[in-house]
Amino acid sequence: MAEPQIPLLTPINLLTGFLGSGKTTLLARLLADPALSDAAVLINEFGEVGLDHHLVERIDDTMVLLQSGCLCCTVRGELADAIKDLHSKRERGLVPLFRRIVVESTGLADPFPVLSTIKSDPVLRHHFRPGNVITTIDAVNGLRQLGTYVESNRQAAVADRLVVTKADLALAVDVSGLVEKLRSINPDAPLLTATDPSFDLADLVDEDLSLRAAALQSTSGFYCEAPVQLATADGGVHQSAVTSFVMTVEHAVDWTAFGIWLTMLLNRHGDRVLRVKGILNIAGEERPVAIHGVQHLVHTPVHMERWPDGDRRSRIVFIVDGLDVELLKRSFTAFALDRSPVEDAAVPQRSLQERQSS
Ligand SMILES: Nc1nc2c(ncn2[C@@H]2O[C@H](COP(=O)(O)OP(=O)(O)OP(=O)(O)O)[C@@H](O)[C@H]2O)c(=O)[nH]1
Repeated sequence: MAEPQIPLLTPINLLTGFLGSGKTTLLARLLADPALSDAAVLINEFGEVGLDHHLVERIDDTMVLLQSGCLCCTVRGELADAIKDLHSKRERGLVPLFRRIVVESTGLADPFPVLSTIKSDPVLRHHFRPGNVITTIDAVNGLRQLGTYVESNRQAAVADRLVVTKADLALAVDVSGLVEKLRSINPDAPLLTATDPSFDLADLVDEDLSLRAAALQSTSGFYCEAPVQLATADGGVHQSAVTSFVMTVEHAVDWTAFGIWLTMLLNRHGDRVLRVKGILNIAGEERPVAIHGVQHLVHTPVHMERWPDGDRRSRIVFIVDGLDVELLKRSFTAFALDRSPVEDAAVPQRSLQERQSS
């Protein structure tokens, strides 16, 4: 069999989309596809503690977590350095051979500066080329996010592939409304539905955009070769009231109490809780449980295969818009979510599934 070749110019695909819209889920699907798994992945998260690289559950040297901060503002240099480092390691055979790169941006990233970083660095230009910008849009929350957050609009506008997620959780009429809005922002990018049985992952990545860019420029004039005009200021400021924090719990968490607390929080303040996600050490459970909430929507918790490392503490990341963080922390403590010590994990209890269904 022929030796796998390194492409002359390795495509860098950007996976973007608003908070909780399904980027990591799509990335995990991509990496599970044997035809696409030869990708190096760079993940950037908005928050003090990165969890996505754990949630993808792949660990090797081609999975790079970029420092906390946002790709479009504070860690652009780090992105370029990380890609160069991967390139150099690939040349020396120090990492598995990868034939494409996928960069997962934070849900608040403005994609223009990221694209500009890739295009303007002379070393990167020599070995890499832009692949696709893939933008996920959540069918439950997307329409409202497009109406409220400029980042969400830019992510949709610059997409080469628009991927509507969570159509399975939304009413058909809401999906149609979202599609109509997306078409008004970005009329010609192929629009795919993640839950559609005919959804073809191979169609998402690697297209040579020089062809597409030329076509777009001549037709719509929108494709932005001077993204700096639209860039967010380097200070890393997005919406002024959007803030992120992490709560770490030293002891095993009582699932029922946590569930009640989270449901009440999102019922009451879902408009302002843009994202909550975490890895929980649940009393009575061996394996960690990943939880996800996006505004008023709580997703089904998922048992992870194993703890990603020796750290067994629960870590919950919140991204909120205009919510009193101290109040939120106090209410968390008031629910006494961290009272049962880790040793309780050995005490037989009803399984999480049993507790969820009761
Ligand atoms: N039912 C359903 N759930 C989905 C779909 N796509 C994603 N989810 C769920 O949505 C939640 C958030 O998904 P993620 O993939 O973590 O979203 P993300 O965009 O990576 O989130 P951030 O990186 O925090 O912005 C998880 O619970 C996923 O399982 C979908 O098409 N259908």
